[in-house]
Amino acid sequence: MLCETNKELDELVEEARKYTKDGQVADYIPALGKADPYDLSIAINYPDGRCVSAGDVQKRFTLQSTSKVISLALVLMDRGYDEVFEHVGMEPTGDPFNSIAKLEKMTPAKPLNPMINAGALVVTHMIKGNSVQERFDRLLSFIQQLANDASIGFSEEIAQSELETADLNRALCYFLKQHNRLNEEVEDLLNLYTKQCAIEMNCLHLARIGMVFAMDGMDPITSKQLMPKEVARICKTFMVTCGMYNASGEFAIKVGIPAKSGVAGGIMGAVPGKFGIGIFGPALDDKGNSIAGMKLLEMLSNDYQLSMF
Ligand SMILES: NC(=O)CC[C@H](N)C(=O)O
Repeated sequence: MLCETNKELDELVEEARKYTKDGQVADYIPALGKADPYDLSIAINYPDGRCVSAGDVQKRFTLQSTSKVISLALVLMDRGYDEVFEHVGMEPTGDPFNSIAKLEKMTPAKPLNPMINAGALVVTHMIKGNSVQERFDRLLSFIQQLANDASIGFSEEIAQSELETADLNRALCYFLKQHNRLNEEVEDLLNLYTKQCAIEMNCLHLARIGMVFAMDGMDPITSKQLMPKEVARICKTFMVTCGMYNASGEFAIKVGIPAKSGVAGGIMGAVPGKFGIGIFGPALDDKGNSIAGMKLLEMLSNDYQLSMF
């Protein structure tokens, strides 16, 4: 995809890049620890096909939790609203993304929302298909359509690195299985989930996907409705209430756009009716959000009045 550079955006990126020194790359998934903490890039994709970008936009990164919005969209299309929300709730937790604390207090056990790991694991469990491979292929193909690039794949190295160290997610799965939320082998689900999280792209792709959410599921460039408007609406609502983990409230006040982050440093933003944003900045703050990416969005939102509130 061709993308214009823009002096104002370049300046904002250089300003925000200063904050990278206050963050750290995630290394609880060992392979993510290799990222360069000073990286910062952004792309903005408009519905008329225009794109502006700044930073090293060709750098690839894995989706990690950013994938949770997309798996939710697929599962809502696969199974419908009632079935999905029978198994996962709609409320923010105020806890870290991998916390088990509130899950234990719910009777019956039901993850509070699809953006925390417990909820995302239940959502990934619901992806339809006859095998892990078929379910993964369906998700990947959906992501390729959203990003309009059939060459998107996943990082075997990062998927494997997470699979080997995912004992907290393993614990969440066993807890959920004990409470009849999962009825497949935990290792199969983790295999699928870690591949999902390891789907790899650059911020141009992420901006394009954000644009589809911003345009209510329609890709105006290809004129394809890639998901029903209602599905896009639900996903954007979760992005506002739970998309930035336990910093979602502060983010809503300071930035005010639907967004979803991942621990590899990606942030996908969807400015309703206007454009999609893709950011990559692997140095994270203590809640697991891209520290410079958050700052960059805050500056953009202030300068261009992007808040929807
Ligand atoms: N917050 C994240 O991006 C977490 C995703 C990561 N794969 C995990 O489950 O730990």
